[in-house]
Amino acid sequence: MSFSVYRIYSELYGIASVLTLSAMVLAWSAWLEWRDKPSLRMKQISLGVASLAVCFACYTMGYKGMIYIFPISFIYFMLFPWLQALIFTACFCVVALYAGSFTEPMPVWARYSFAVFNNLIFAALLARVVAKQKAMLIDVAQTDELTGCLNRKALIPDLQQAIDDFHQKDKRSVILLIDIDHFKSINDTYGHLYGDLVLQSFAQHIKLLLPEDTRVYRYGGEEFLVLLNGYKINKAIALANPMLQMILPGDQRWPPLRVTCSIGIAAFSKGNSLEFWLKHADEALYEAKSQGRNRVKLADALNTQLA
Ligand SMILES: Nc1nc2c(ncn2[C@@H]2O[C@H](COP(=O)(O)OP(=O)(O)OP(=O)(O)O)[C@@H](O)[C@H]2O)c(=O)[nH]1
Repeated sequence: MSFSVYRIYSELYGIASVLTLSAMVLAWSAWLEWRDKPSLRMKQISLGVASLAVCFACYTMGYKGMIYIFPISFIYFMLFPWLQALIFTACFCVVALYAGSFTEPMPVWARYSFAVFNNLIFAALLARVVAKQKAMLIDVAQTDELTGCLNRKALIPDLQQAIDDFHQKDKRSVILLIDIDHFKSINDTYGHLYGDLVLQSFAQHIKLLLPEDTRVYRYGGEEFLVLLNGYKINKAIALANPMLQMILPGDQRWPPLRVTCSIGIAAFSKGNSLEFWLKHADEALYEAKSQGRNRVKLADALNTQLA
């Protein structure tokens, strides 16, 4: 905006209005990003307008226009994943520099081109490091330290995605809510450390029985949740049954132990909500516990019909 004001002051009204327009579109796009409502279309429009404005500025003002290539390049890296941003920015830089070549003498143009591509490499490297660190932070924030399963932070968006897939693509999903039986007495008898070992082994036991890409969450203390995307109830039951029992081999420190669990199963169905989906699975688990534990229970009559 400050450059637009400066151009108005310099009586370059054409450039000033193009810059003002692009600054406004960029500001709107940044606002959406800030509010966590990023819209791909909006990003494309805003950067498209801004890039065209800069190309026009390069064409009419030479190096004075080429200066704008730098901030726009950084905005590309802010708004898009680093590889996409690199491709977009490289294309944009080539066009803008080509536009500038009409106005600027060769030595000045070459110096600016060199600076622009240096800037591009630097921005790409920086964006890549940031993207890697962000992925690492997300991983740490969404993983349960003890069992290596995902935690609740990861669960809610995944369930929401499964619900969206149900509505948009008619893709059905099922959750298994799994609770280790009498875990308190394991803790009380053998100690907390052994309890931890049981939790770790049990998480491994579940994962080994599931297809590799299945997402397993630690839902609470000794409760686990499995999200089966694109599954029907009968297949979910077949996967759940072998989970009911695990034999933990002993070693010098601990005795061998038979660990059992109870499982509540609920499929997402029409008219349901995230809260009710979880509640249905919880009710089924409660029923499994109250009927004597070490069994699989379905959430309700509707789920049984779906089997
Ligand atoms: N070792 C260990 N224990 C935990 C952890 N988180 C929760 N717990 C324990 O898990 C136990 C859960 O006990 P309850 O909710 O009474 O359940 P339960 O004994 O398994 O009984 P049922 O579920 O009814 O079969 C409590 O004693 C908690 O202290 C943990 O991370 N490590």
